[in-house]
Amino acid sequence: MLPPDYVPKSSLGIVPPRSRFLGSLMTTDLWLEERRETDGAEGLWRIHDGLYNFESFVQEHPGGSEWLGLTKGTDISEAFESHHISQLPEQLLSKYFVRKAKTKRNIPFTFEENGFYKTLKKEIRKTLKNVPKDDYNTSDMYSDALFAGLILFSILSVRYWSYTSAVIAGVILGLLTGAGHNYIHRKDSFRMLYFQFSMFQVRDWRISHVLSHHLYPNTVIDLEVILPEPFLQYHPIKKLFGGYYSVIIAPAVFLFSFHAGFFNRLQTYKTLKPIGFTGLSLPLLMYIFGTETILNTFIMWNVILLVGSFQFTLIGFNAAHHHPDVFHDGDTPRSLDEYDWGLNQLDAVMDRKDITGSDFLVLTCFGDHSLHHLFPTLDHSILKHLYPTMKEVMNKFDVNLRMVTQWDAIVGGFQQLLKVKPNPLPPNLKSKKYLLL
Ligand code: HEM
Repeated sequence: MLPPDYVPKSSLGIVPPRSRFLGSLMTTDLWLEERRETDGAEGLWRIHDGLYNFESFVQEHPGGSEWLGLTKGTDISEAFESHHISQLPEQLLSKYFVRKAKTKRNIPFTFEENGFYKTLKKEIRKTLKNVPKDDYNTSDMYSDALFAGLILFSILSVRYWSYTSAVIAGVILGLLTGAGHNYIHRKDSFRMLYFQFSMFQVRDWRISHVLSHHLYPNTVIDLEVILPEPFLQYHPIKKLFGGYYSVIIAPAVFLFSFHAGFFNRLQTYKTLKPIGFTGLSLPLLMYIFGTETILNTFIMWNVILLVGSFQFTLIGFNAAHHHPDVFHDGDTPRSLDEYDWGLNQLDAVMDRKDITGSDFLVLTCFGDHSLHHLFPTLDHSILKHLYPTMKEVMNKFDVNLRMVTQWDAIVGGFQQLLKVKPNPLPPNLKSKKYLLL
């Protein structure tokens, strides 16, 4: 929980959820509940300034029923725009239109027809027609291999009481969780369940990561910035002990984030479905095929979870978003009247040059992150084909993509934890300090 003086205010004019101060005690259910209060959707679904009733469409939605089921009563403009590349969803909208919204949107981002994002999307739509079909299988192949590796090394760890096997299984678990993230953004598939071996829940991540973080990165409503508070505070504001304690405890946060996710979930157990227990099949298999007692199996499973958590969270928190030159709410924004959503995404991200170029690292370590944010439903294995198109459109809009090394991203993440003064100037996407695309 954050004391009132330490709760960040939005330089974008976004009204935060009432319970923003709760930090790690905030839940995904509470976040959705409080979005319903700020979004002016009047119990329906809001897209820009229109209200729609998708009640009869929820079960037919080709991306699965969960997306519209979760978001009833909220503003889904950003989710709707970024989750569809074809024009079909837009053509369907008029069928469900009810009336105009009475209030202004709480979110300042725009999607003008000739703006950056819609122009880029039009071009990407054409580029996608030429993507080699075989590339679509690459992620599936890596993910399945990681899953097999996790099961194998987890069982070996209890069959031969081997910490080495447990550490290998843990590293694989961290990588598999990264790969599983590729699938939670898209329509339902069995591979999204790979994600649950971390004991995180797909449903929760679809809220905290897909519907919150991805659409509003680093703003006051980004749950991935809210949930680590007060342990890690990324906004540029007055911080408890100047933020120094965050730097010291960050490794512990990385180590325990899988466990923390599990305990946070216990607060909203009522929305937990049987599928939420997928992750428990790992200790069960370890017990059946191992030679250890229940207690020893439990201990070894926890070693695997801790290693996986450290690997996954260290990379996750230091992949792209936390660096003093990356936009965090509180910093001076590029614009308040006409802030294209796609440009906000570029302002709030940096990519890592040592990850880009490797299919495996891109899939498992949140690579090609800017493209992934802009088009989250595309498989990670095809993002590499989109760079030339993105570069062309970025040139037209006189912006670029900043690239750093993974090490610089980690150092930048720690510097951000100590940052108490907002940036007085908007992000410079063509800064010579960085390697540009
Ligand atoms: C919260 C809002 C929404 C989210 C997060 C969402 C998400 C998704 C996802 C993940 C897919 C599958 C994409 C893939 O894996 O290739 C999808 C497909 C689709 N969605 Fe949605 N959706 C939303 C709202 C809507 C609405 C309001 C409509 C129609 C009025 C709609 C119509 C479609 C259609 C037609 C497809 C099939 C693929 C296409 O033609 O683009 N969706 N959606």
